[in-house]
Amino acid sequence: MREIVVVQVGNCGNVIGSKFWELISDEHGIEPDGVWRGNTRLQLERIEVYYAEGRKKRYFPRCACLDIDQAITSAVQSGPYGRLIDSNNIVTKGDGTGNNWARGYYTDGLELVQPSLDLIRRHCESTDCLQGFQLSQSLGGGTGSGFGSLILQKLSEEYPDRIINTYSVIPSIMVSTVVVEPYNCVLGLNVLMETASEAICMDNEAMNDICTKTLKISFPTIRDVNHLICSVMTGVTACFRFPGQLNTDLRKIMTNMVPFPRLSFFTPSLVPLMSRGSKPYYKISVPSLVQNMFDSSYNMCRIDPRHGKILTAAAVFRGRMSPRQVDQALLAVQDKNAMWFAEWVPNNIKSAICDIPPRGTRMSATFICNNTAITETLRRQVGRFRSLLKKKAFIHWYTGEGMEEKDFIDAETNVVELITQYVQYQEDKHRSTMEPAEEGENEND
Ligand SMILES: Nc1nc2c(ncn2[C@@H]2O[C@H](COP(=O)(O)OP(=O)(O)OP(=O)(O)O)[C@@H](O)[C@H]2O)c(=O)[nH]1
Ligand SMILES: CCOc1ccc(-c2cn(C)nc2-c2cc(OC)c(OC)c(OC)c2)cc1
Repeated sequence: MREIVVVQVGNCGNVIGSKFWELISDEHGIEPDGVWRGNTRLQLERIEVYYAEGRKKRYFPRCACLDIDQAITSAVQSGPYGRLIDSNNIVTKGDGTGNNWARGYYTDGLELVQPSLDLIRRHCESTDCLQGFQLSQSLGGGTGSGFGSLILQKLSEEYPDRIINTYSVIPSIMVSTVVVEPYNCVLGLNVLMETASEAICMDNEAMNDICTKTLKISFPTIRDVNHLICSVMTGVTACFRFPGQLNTDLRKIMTNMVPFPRLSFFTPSLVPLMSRGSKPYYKISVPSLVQNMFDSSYNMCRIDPRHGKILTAAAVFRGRMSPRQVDQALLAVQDKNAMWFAEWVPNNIKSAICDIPPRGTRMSATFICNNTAITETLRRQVGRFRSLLKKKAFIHWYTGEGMEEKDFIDAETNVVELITQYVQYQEDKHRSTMEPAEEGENEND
């Protein structure tokens, strides 16, 4: 069995985590009492990936709900599937970090880290063959980013050979009024690049735009945005939640999607886009799914994919469709738009089909891309970070909790280095000087 331990950190991490459990429980026929009352045994074939089986054939989420705010307990347990989240799976204390990464990583976080790791270890010890961890967090929050960074570091130290997959929400000045979030985000990115096997990044700015411009929601709420996030999470995980053509797991996606260390930041796209409870608003077909997968208006990060190059990508198609038609449509996009793809990575798109569609549509596609255009998102956060740092604005809240100004400068340097690495591979300048010049290429170039 290839179990995953889900770790939800902070308010956002737990809210989207709870919604994730709602959606996959519905897909797997697990009722709020933990009993399977589904309609096909396919729903149970890989149920152990996310659920631990209890007495009387009941299934419980294998999750650790962590927050430096005790309010999370009622938030997690008051949801439709809240009864399935045992209080022993919740570690919380205090009333939040006040948007302060340093309190999440140092002072308040240090009080919670050991009970959190003890809970996670209890889950790991009850697995048969642990494949790794799925962590959800906001990079703008003091807990999600600060305590999330501490947990990520501890997991990478204590389980060095396990995969760590994150769903990381990028803060937006359109969605949040908290001024210090660029600090929390860059400090969090600095740890993420060293600890996560793959980080699926979703930008509140992009998702808010999708809600208003594409879904025509006049005043989108955070629940509308979370619906998009959790639809991505259920789409990406479909390959290993249901049996299919790929006997797959998190390691397989990392091995094939991360060409170089640290270049592990993926941007997800989701087709069709549906608001909560709505039906897709256009005729669905494989060609339309593939065409829209590459359209920036379906991307959960505010980037223009055409400004970068796709290093690697994975597309999960759900529903009954012709594999041949999927392959043909993907090949057609690659043939027509070769400039969108890094030519030095052959076969850099992998697709898989999961027969079971998500609720509300007969077919869908979830597309995760390792696109160098992620630098647009990274640069935006670094720019906001620098604006604050050059004035040393609000730094005292962080230095008062044990940080030094050097920590900020180091984090910025590392994220800028990551941006530089992505740009090198985008511009194909990474070739070592030792590589032989191409035939006819001037050796003095
Ligand atoms: N998409 C989404 N973003 C959220 C949600 N809740 C908060 N955010 C965003 O996440 C950032 C704040 O993170 P939170 O998770 O609320 O805070 P926290 O991590 O619990 O940290 P503290 O409250 O500072 O201790 C802001 O950018 C919010 O806009 C949510 O449910 N969904
Ligand atoms: C350029 C990317 O190439 C890939 C990516 C993934 C895989 C792969 C191999 N196995 C056995 N499983 C996967 C795989 C593929 C997925 O989507 C197409 C996944 O969903 C996101 C996945 O999740 C774990 C694994 C091969 C080549």
